[in-house]
Order: sequence, then C-alpha cells, then structure tokens
Amino acid sequence: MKILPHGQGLDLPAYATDGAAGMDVVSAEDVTLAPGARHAVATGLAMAIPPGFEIQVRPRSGLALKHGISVPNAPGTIDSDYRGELKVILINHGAQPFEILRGDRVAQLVLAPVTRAAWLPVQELESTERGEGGFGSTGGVVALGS
Ligand SMILES: O=c1ccn([C@H]2C[C@H](O)[C@@H](COP(=O)(O)OP(=O)(O)OP(=O)(O)O)O2)c(=O)[nH]1
Ligand SMILES: [Mg+2]
Repeated sequence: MKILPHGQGLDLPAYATDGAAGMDVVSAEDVTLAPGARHAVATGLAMAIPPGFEIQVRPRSGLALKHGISVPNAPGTIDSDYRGELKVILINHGAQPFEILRGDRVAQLVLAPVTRAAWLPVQELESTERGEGGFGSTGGVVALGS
C-alpha cells in the first residue's frame, strides 16, 4: 500500500507479531491529554488504501485498561479515497493527565474489506421472528428494584 511518511524518523505502522490483526501506529507529536480531553493526534502519514478496502482505527487495550485512553469514534473509518493526514482521535477517560510523546504507539490500524450496498425501495418487507422488536425486546436486562 502506498504511504507518504511525512513523520520523518518515525516507524511506519507495523504488526507487533506475526498474528497481529492491527498495525500499531505512532504519534508524530508530543501532546498531553487532560482528563476528559479529546485530541486528533497527528501521525504524519498519508496513504492510498486500495479501492474496496478501508482502514479501521482502533484503541489499544493496554492504554484503555491502564490509563482510560480510548478512540471516541472507534472504529475510526479511513476511506480509500482519503489522501489527507491520518489522525488518531483519542479521549482521556482517566483521572490523570496522559502524556503522549512523538513515537509512542497510540492506536492500531486494521485493514478491512468494504462491502457496499445498493438500495431497493419496496412497499413491504418480509416478516421475521423478531419483527419490529429491538432494544432489549428478547429480555435479559433486569432493572434494579423490579
Ligand atoms: O479517526 C479518524 C477518522 C477519520 N479520519 C479521516 C479519514 C477519513 O476518510 C476522513 C473522514 O472520516 P469520517 O467519514 O469518519 O468523518 P466525517 O465526520 O463523516 O467527515 P467527512 O464529511 O469528511 O466524511 O477523515 C481520520 O484521519 N481519522
Ligand atoms: Mg464521512
């Protein structure tokens, strides 16, 4: 896949192990996230994803568990026709400020196939066992005090 590595001296996104689903992507900037703050972290990378694919930006579980750092739009969607800088939106759900240094691995990128839909407007839809039930209609959630 073609990539413009603007972030000089930084590692390209890379799989940490042979079986890794995601490539760890590093920050191109130093930034501190205050508790509750969001930031679009620069990566310095622009890429040409092949048509028919997307890249999903997913959080790293270690950062989430240890520091409350997540990706609020997870999975972030990188379109195949996007040529701008890939940014990783992070949010600090933790109680402490979180310091990110240039070169730190902040998220992971998963390449995934895209299936596109074409709509067929109709007058009615086939009936199903579920019908219009949703949002807990099959049970399993017991309210406290009920
Ligand atoms: O975590 C993300 C999400 C998106 N993008 C870039 C690539 C993506 O192709 C583009 C648009 O993303 P999205 O469709 O999620 O955002 P939008 O709010 O719908 O903006 P747009 O109107 O530009 O589509 O922004 C990122 O760099 N990081
Ligand atoms: Mg969009």
